[in-house]
Amino acid sequence: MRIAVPNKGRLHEPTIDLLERAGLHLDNGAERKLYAGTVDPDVTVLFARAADIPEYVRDGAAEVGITGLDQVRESGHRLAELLDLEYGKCRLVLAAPEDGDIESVEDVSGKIVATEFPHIAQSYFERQGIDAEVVEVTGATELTPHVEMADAIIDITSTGTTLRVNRLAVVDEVLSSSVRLFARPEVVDDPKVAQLVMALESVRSAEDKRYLMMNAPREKLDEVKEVIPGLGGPTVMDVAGGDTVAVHAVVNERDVFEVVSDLKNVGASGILVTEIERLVK
Ligand SMILES: Nc1ncnc2c1ncn2[C@@H]1O[C@H](COP(=O)(O)OP(=O)(O)OP(=O)(O)O)[C@@H](O)[C@H]1O
Ligand SMILES: O=P(O)(O)OC[C@H]1O[C@H](OP(=O)(O)OP(=O)(O)O)[C@H](O)[C@@H]1O
Repeated sequence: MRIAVPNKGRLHEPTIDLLERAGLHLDNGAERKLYAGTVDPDVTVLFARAADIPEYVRDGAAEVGITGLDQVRESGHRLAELLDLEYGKCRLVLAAPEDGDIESVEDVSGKIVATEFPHIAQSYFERQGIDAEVVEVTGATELTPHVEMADAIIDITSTGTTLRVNRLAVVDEVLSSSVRLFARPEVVDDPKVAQLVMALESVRSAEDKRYLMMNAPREKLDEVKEVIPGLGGPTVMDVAGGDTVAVHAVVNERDVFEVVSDLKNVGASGILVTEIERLVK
């Protein structure tokens, strides 16, 4: 199986990191290469531009690809989405000068819209029944309304800083995007693809969880169990020859702060909190 991943840009590192955490260690790192082997002799990683990955997968150069939903939509290729990996989150928005007269999509009728995503823009305007002229640019889209190249833009926003410094306001959201695992429809039932989905999912599942270990007096066990909103209840083990038990549980990261002090209050001691690498449900 070949996995196409971004070769540079903001998606490169988090994607390599995710594969590594899933146990798919790359041979000799990911630096400056077109492809790399992994610990699994049947899995190769191909490095490609984020925008080219849908094409690689569609053409069969790779069975699966990891890239932004915006890129897949822009490619127009019908790929199967297997997992939302929930990073590279951004919105594709219609934006126009703050002090201009474009306040709704309807106001763009008969106007020029610059974008790096001409296919998405075109189908958005078709859906809305708006007759706008879409002009493709390859970067610095936010500049175009200021040099009278365009009246509005469709571009990526995340924190909103770029739009703000260019005095542009969001008129409408066109697409909400994040990084996803995509596959050619014909390979979705391939066991190797299923193995990859499970491995990546297990990393995602573990990210917001923590493993808790503690000792507790046996007579306090019910109170301890009440405090822990664990996944299917805690594991309880006898500590040799005493009235103490060892309790292990998986809890949501956001609950740890409160749970630890509640456990202490009901008599638990030696409480350890650790990260979990992978959680296969
Ligand atoms: N500001 C942002 N915040 C979050 N995600 C973003 C942001 N900008 C882009 N992305 C996501 O990252 C993807 C790749 O963008 P990035 O800017 O890293 O690559 P690129 O510059 O398009 O790559 P290349 O130079 O190869 O063309 C986008 O398609 C989008 O899904
Ligand atoms: O809302 P913000 O957090 O400001 O992010 C939005 C900006 O991020 C991306 O550009 P990037 O920084 O990747 O530059 P590039 O498109 O020139 O590569 C995108 O094209 C926007 O310009």
